[in-house]
Amino acid sequence: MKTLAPKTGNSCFGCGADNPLGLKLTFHGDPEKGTAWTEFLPPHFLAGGANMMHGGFIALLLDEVSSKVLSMQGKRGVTRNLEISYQKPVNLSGPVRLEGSLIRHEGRKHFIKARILNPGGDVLAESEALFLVFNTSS
Ligand SMILES: CCCCCCCCCCCCCCCC(=O)SCCNC(=O)CCNC(=O)[C@H](O)C(C)(C)COP(=O)(O)OP(=O)(O)OC[C@H]1O[C@@H](n2cnc3c(N)ncnc32)[C@H](O)[C@@H]1OP(=O)(O)O
Repeated sequence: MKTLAPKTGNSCFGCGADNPLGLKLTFHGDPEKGTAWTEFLPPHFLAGGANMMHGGFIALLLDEVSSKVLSMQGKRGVTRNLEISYQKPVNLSGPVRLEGSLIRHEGRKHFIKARILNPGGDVLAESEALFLVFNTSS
């Protein structure tokens, strides 16, 4: 098990320590299994309407936890493709859990699935992403 905490000098909106507007998320995961996860209480500025999270921020969170699957393994890459299924509203009055896992990789192409769950375990949104990794030789 590995933990990635926000670092000084990183201004990433999701996980950096140096973005004043950022979420400063800490992630946990298993590099050997290719997994990453975190839990947090979404701030209300992620709202779209009513008490629901904006769909663009849902995409951001799925992208973020997907990228952390790679970070856990010491890999650096960027999102080439992100396909999202919005299944239920992400309510802003309670905590959410983000989970990501590696499906497979073919050289630099890494296919990663991710999801957002509520405390009851309901899947609120799911994604499948293609990341292109820059520092892998396999
Ligand atoms: C040098 C150091 C750099 C370090 C860098 C680190 C930066 C660490 C930032 C981290 C940040 C993290 C935060 C969260 C993750 C973001 O949010 S990253 C930000 C959002 N993403 C971006 O801005 C990426 C923008 N896109 C690009 O720069 C370029 O498209 C890429 C990703 C570098 C790829 O360009 P390319 O090398 O020309 O590759 P391309 O031909 O487009 O496609 C690659 C392959 O995918 C395949 N493909 C495309 N779509 C699909 C699909 N839907 N299904 C299957 N295959 C597909 C293609 O067929 C192709 O296959 P091959 O021909 O290689 O076999």
